[in-house]
Amino acid sequence: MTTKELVSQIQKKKSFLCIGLDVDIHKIPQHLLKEEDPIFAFNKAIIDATHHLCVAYKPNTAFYEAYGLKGWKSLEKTINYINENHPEIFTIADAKRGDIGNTSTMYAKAFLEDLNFDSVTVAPYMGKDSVEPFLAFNNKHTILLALTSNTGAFDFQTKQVDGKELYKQVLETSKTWENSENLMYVVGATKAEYFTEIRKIVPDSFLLVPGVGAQGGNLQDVCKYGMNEQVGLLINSSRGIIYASSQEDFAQAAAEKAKELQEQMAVALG
Ligand SMILES: O=c1ccn([C@@H]2O[C@H](COP(=O)(O)O)[C@@H](O)[C@H]2O)c(=O)[nH]1
Repeated sequence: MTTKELVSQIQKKKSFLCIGLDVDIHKIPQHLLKEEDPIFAFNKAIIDATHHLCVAYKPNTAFYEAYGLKGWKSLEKTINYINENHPEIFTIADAKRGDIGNTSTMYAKAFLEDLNFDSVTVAPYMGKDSVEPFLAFNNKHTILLALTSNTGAFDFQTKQVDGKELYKQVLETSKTWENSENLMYVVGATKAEYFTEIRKIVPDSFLLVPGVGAQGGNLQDVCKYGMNEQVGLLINSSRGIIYASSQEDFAQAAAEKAKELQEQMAVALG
């Protein structure tokens, strides 16, 4: 998907909501456990109830890999269901990959070609040759971890390297890589006070912003300091939406939570 198509979907739906499909079998409603594929059944119900309120879905692959082959099949069914029924929706494989070049090429093929996600999250730590294989895919996006939402972000990401915080080095250096127009960045909603500085370095890039909801990030602050002319934000909430109810009404309850966020986004869009 092109950035232009993503922006047009945001304007049409008055939403820049990304729903995280982080499915824990112990948290889904009991009645789904009798289904042949409970994880896919859960996702399908959530997608059917929320697709008009969000512009992106982000399965975190850990929640599928944890169940082995069965989990990978649930992930494949989920991405195929979205691509077949809602091709306008931006899809993110939150896999946080990155390795030496030839291995990164294989990761990129797995998520961007075989599973056909629009984007994949990548760790910047191994540098240029570990990220460029992902960037080589046309109309696909590499979402680089810049400043993450967890407290451990302060262990390295905000430390000074050559007189500048490491996350700033990541943003600046990555802009020099081949096909850097295919980059987006992860910035945690819990770090709203950093958005002004981040926008000075990457004024036009899309930022994937996890941490609203269960992690306590503030949507209004992120919009105030992080929004650019093209909106430039995809705000993710996973547990706060998909586990709104553990009863038979779970999909309806998820839609209500998603609607609350979408309505706040519509106000921010003006
Ligand atoms: O900095 C980061 C990067 C990724 N995540 C992921 O986003 C979701 C957040 O889930 P919630 O339930 O809304 O807290 C999850 O998949 C994380 O692994 C992040 O939180 N922070």
